[in-house]
Amino acid sequence: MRSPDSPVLTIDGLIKDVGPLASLDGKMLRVVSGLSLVAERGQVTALLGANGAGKTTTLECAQGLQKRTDGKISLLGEDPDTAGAGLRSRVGVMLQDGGLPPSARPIPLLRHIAGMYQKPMDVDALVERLGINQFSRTSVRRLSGGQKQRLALAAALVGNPEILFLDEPSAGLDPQSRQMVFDLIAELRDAGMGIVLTTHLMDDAERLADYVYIIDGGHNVVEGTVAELLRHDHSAESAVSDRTLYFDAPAGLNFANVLGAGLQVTETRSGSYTITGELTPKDLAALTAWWAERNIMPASLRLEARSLEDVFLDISGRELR
Ligand SMILES: Nc1ncnc2c1ncn2[C@@H]1O[C@H](COP(=O)(O)OP(=O)(O)OP(=O)(O)O)[C@@H](O)[C@H]1O
Repeated sequence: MRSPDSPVLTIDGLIKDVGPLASLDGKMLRVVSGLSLVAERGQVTALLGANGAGKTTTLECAQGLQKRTDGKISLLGEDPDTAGAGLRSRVGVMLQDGGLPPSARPIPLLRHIAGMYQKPMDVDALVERLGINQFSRTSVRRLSGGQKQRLALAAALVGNPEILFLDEPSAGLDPQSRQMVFDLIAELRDAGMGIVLTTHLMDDAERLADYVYIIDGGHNVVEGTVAELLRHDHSAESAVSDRTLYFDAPAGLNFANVLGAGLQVTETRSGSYTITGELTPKDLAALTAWWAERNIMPASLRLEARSLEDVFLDISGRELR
């Protein structure tokens, strides 16, 4: 676990059992088993995991919404299970289902929430920033999924929290809204807010996160900055290259003796090739020289860096949960 400079949240060996469950003959089910993490002020910390990995349960324990079975949690220096209202006023939470009153209209709702805080954000600026004006006359129950999500973010932010929890922040957002929300998150982070988010979308983590915890089966699997995770080869069984080369060319080409040992060429379908392994500039030069000698001009050519999605699949396996 990284050493904290200015932590907003520290979780140490969190255990959460639920039940007793009839489906388990009245036994308890351990859904989080020894998870630890640190989230810093002025950073976006992402919990990345497949469906059912334990992300929401972990955050709900951190927020004091669920009581933990064991382990230590410090949220802004306090234990969320025993802290009073003073702590809640310093914490912003955007839940997956929004949790907003269905008959409320957006702007009066935000003004009402702002009234409960000592130093709220400027409601008009937040409304403008998140495009809430466009649906200000619509009640919560009639808002689209993306509109509800933007309002839920505004509601979580209006109290001007020191730490903001976001559960799947881009769920239901169209590309424009997603960009708007991401820009706002980056700005808040730069202004010193500690942001903790859960996502199963690698792209969100890659674009937003300063530090990532990949979790599976309720415990930590790997952690690091996005760059660190991309550099590291987590797969024990198969070699994973930093880059993959894709190209379309005449079918049935034989690349024997053209490329270095350790590279794998696969013709994924007739005339579509994939090269994986430790690709070097020399390999690229040899390949293009070989094409030039035979007057082969590929119909398409693409070199792709390893993505966080590849790392995640290497770690948590490719089968569905
Ligand atoms: N009260 C409960 N009773 C039974 N099972 C539970 C309960 N709470 C959580 N679980 C199970 O624990 C696991 C972790 O759930 P959790 O919601 O934390 O996962 P998640 O990582 O947030 O998943 P998702 O990405 O689908 O939201 C899941 O398999 C879930 O079904």
